[in-house]
Amino acid sequence: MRVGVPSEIKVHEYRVGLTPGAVREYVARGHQVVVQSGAGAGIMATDDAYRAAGAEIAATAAEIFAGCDMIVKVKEPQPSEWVQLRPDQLLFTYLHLAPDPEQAKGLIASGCTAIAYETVTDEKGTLPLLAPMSEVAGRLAIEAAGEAMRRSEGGAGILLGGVPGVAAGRVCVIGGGVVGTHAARMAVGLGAEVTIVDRSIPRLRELDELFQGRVRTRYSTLETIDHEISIADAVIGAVLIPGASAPKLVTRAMLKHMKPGSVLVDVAIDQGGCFETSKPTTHAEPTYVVDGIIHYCVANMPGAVPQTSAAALNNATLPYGLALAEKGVGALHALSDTGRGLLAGLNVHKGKVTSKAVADSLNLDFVAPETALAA
Ligand SMILES: NC(=O)C1=CN([C@@H]2O[C@H](COP(=O)(O)OP(=O)(O)OC[C@H]3O[C@@H](n4cnc5c(N)ncnc54)[C@H](O)[C@@H]3O)[C@@H](O)[C@H]2O)C=CC1
Ligand SMILES: CC(=O)C(=O)O
Ligand SMILES: [Mg+2]
Repeated sequence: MRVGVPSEIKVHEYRVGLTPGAVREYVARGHQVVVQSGAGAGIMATDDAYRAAGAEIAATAAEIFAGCDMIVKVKEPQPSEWVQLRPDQLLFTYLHLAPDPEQAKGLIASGCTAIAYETVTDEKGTLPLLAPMSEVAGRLAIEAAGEAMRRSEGGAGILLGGVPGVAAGRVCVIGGGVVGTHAARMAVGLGAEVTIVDRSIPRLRELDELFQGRVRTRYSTLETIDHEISIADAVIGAVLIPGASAPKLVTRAMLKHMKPGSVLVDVAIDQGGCFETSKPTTHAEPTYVVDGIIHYCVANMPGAVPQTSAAALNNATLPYGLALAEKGVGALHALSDTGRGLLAGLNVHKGKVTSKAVADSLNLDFVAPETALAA
């Protein structure tokens, strides 16, 4: 298969769909890989490094979209990209379609087969292609909170870890999955007081075991969230209902109960955000203030540390990408090693929405992936 890797064009997105190491694996299996000139600059990988791995270099994204059977990216296609997608072309990337009706329309109109990293599922039911970026974003969330809490940044001027004789900052993490766990680890490491709120009691039990008394755990109710955010200096939004729009767990009215200058970091913003007052921001201007509360809502947080993120992402995507390159849509066969997981990742195929959560969120017709593929 001819596999194309255009440069990422989202604001301050420095990751790349395939690292030179991943290209080498594709080429070793007989595939051709075409990389846009400069696509690796964000991870310090030169065109020559890609050539050494066996890639061809194309001057423009247009050549890649026109000439490749599969496009491998990181972020959801931007409008200038989705108009270049074609029927029978595979798109393998993050999509986050639930809060993005325009992109959904674009993908439906293109006729392409779009597989979303964030809904690919493994045999345990977890999300192997979201997890590595959730690990990164969870860890970054505490760095972002710490920075926004500085007085010079408009925050309340509290050091997360405190010092001997002075109370540490309080961090409330809503959603104790991958993002939440990694945020909690960082916050605990800095010496903050940490509470994790989740609606899964089994998950709260696991977190209690994992942190050995270093975090408080609370069951997620309106009352709990209202109380915990009122005593927190930083709140991390880290909930997920796979594929669907995030539930709004903190309303604007609830902000009045928070301490002035405290910080909300809405990591779930890529699924629409879990705070009513969240709107997507970029690394260029990551924060804004509503009712005295600082909001950080960057939708591509891992893009800020692309060497770490692109390596972690490629480790996870490689077996799935190789299966797609070898078998095309045939790789979505439920009985193959990667097939069932990829089937869960199929969001749009030949103009049909094949993810139930996406279809429900956007009020579009849902067609089961097996049915869409058989048509
Ligand atoms: N902004 C960014 O750059 C990035 C955003 N993300 C996003 O972060 C979010 C979280 O991802 P993961 O941690 O991987 O998901 P996950 O599935 O590992 O964890 C989600 C957790 O939320 C909990 N939850 C669901 N509804 C809840 C509720 N009402 N109250 C409390 N807890 C609730 C679940 O029980 C689960 O433990 C996703 O939207 C993901 O796309 C991930 C990576 C980067
Ligand atoms: C998961 C995601 O949205 C990101 O890594 O940017
Ligand atoms: Mg995102």
